Amino acid sequence: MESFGARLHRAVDERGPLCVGIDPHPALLARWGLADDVAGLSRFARTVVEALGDRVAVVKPQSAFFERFGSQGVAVLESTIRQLRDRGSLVLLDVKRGDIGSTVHAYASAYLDPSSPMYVDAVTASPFLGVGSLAPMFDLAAEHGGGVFVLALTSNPEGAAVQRARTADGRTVAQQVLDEIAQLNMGAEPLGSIGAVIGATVGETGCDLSAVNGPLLAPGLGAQGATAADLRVVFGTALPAVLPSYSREVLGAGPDPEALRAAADRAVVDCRAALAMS
Ligand SMILES: O=c1ccn([C@@H]2O[C@H](COP(=O)(O)O)[C@@H](O)[C@H]2O)c(=O)[nH]1
Repeated sequence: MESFGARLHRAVDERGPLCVGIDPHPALLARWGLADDVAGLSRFARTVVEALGDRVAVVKPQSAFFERFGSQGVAVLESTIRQLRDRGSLVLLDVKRGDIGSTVHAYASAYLDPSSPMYVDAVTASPFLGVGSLAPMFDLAAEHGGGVFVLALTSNPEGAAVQRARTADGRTVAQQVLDEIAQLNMGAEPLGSIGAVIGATVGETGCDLSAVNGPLLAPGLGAQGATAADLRVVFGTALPAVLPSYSREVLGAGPDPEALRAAADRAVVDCRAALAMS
């Protein structure tokens, strides 16, 4: 089984360094002329899949925007995941799960077991209960070629109070998370399968990213104010591992599929230029 890190490395080589989120905000549904209901959600997601599923390396459905419609919304999410997989983009489900280990085991089964209806290539996870509590996700990901992106320094301004706080040994919480990820990825080639989430908005991280050896997902571009040029300040010499992520900035170009493709292509050009600066 090829690892997620290897599959992601190839996808980025072939399609460019870009993750596009599917975040069907009510305001975006309205802007696209769609109703804020399950039919509107379904049309929105299908349009993004058809425009970008065979074009961008990674597509990241934001589970919350599907869950808000209950079981019917989750059914749309399941179908969106299947359609994306058929079109060849890697699917990163942004669901930020985390709990005690025995419950994380169930989350792992839900998203990283190929027999699950919600099976995806990778998920986002929260380390607030300790990175070690996510071990069932790491194990199942390793078994089936999946990936896990662990929150480290999030793009929202509130995150810093927790994530930049110092632990007993003087490291920041974020650095401790990154060090634990580095342990999990040690020796992996060309890239480990356990990623970190570091917002493009955070400025200088104060962290040593050199040993992570996994993908660094960078949300916060576009709607949250960061630009591709900011990636250099945030990631420094770790730029080659960065996977820039845009949602509203690209989605706002819809519903015309050509306009969505053009927006994604522009983002790839900007990000390639920014990442080449390393
Ligand atoms: O630190 C984080 C972690 C996750 N996100 C998610 O990414 C998208 C961002 O959407 P934009 O429209 O590009 O702002 C969204 O789904 C967030 O939940 C993040 O922003 N920051």
